[in-house]
Amino acid sequence: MSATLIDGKARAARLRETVARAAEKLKHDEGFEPGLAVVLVGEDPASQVYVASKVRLTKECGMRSIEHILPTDTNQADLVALVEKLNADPGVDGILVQMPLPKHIDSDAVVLAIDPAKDVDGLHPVNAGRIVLGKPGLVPCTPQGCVILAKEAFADKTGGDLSGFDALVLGRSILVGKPVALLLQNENCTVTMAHSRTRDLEAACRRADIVIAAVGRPRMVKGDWLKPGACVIDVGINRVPAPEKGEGKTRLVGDVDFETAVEVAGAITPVPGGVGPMTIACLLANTIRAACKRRGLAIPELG
Ligand SMILES: NC(=O)C1=CN([C@@H]2O[C@H](COP(=O)(O)OP(=O)(O)OC[C@H]3O[C@@H](n4cnc5c(N)ncnc54)[C@H](OP(=O)(O)O)[C@@H]3O)[C@@H](O)[C@H]2O)C=CC1
Ligand SMILES: Nc1nc(=O)c2c([nH]1)NC[C@@H]1CN(c3ccc(C(=O)N[C@@H](CCC(=O)O)C(=O)O)cc3)C=[N+]21
Repeated sequence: MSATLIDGKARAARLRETVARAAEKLKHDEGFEPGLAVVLVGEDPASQVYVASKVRLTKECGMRSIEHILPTDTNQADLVALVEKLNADPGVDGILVQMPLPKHIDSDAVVLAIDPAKDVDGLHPVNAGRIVLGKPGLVPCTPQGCVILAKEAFADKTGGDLSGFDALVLGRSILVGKPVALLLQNENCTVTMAHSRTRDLEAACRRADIVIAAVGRPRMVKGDWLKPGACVIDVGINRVPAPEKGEGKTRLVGDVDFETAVEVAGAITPVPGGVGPMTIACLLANTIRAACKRRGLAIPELG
C-alpha cells in the first residue's frame, strides 16, 4: 500500500489566497496595507533563500514587505534598537528576526525585545505562554502548519477532527517540538514527546496515529517504525549530498525515510513541498491577525 501524499504546497497556496483576500479587504475597508518586517543578520545562504521567499510571497499577497539586511558583525544593542524602532512604527504589523543569529548575539534577548503583538513568529514568552494556557495569541508558524496538514490528512475520515488520536512528537525544540505538542493537546490528541534521551523511540513511534518528526536528522524515521496507516508530518529540512545529480550537488530530505515510510503510512508530507511552504503561509496569516488585533478589528477566519 502506498500512502496518500499531503500536498503542503497546494494547501499553502490555498491559505495564501485567503490571506490575499483579507489583505485586499483591509485595504478597501480600512485603508491600510498590513506590513511585515523581516530582519536578517549575516549571510547564511539558507536564511537568504527563506527571507527572499518570505519577501516575495508577502508582496504577492498584497502586503507591504520591509526588509532589514544587517552585516554579520552587527552588535546586539544595534539589533535590539532596530527591533524597538519596528515596535514603534505604526506601519509595521509583524516582525520576524530570522534565526539562527550569529553566535555573539543572545537570541533570547532579541526575541524578548519584540512587541508580543507584532511577534508573528510566535516565539515571545508571552505568546508561548498563551499556547500553554490554551488562550488565543500568535501561534508559531511551523507548528501551526503541521496541525493544518494533519487535519487535512483526516479531512475525509473525521472532518479534520484530531480528538483522541495518539500523537508522537519527535523533537522538543522551542521553535517546533514543544509548541506543536501543545497545539496537538489543544486539539485533544494524546501526546507523547520524544527526544534524544527517549529509551525506545521505535516502540513509541509504532503506537502513534500521528507522527511529527522534527529532529534535524536526515531520514531517521524508518517505515518499519510506523503504525500502518499512520499520518506522518515531516518537518525536517536537511540538505544532503546528491552525487547522482552531479558533483557537489545537494538535495533536500526530511527527517523521515520517505521511500520506506510511504509504504506503511496512510498519509505523509513530502520534503520539499510539505511543511516548508506552510510555514511561510502561516507567517503571512499571522501578519493579518496581528494587523487586525492591534487595530481592534475582528480577526478574519483564514483557511
Ligand atoms: N519546515 C520548516 O518550516 C522548518 C523546518 N525545520 C527543520 O526541522 C528540524 C528540527 O528543527 P529544530 O526543532 O529547530 O531542531 P533542534 O536541533 O532545535 O531540535 C532537535 C530536537 O530533536 C531531538 N533529537 C536530536 N537527535 C535525536 C535523536 N537521535 N533521537 C531523538 N531525538 C533527537 C533533540 O533532542 P534533545 O532536546 O534531547 O537534544 C531536539 O529536541 C530541522 O531539520 C530543521 O531544519 C525547522 C524549522 C522550520
Ligand atoms: N525566525 C525564524 N522563523 C522561522 O520560521 C524560521 C527561522 N527563523 N529560521 C529557519 C527556519 C526554517 N524555515 C523554513 C521556512 C520555509 C521553508 C520552505 O519553504 N521550504 C521549501 C523548500 C525550500 C528550498 O528549496 O530550499 C519546501 O520545503 O518545500 C523551509 C524552512 C523557517 N524557519
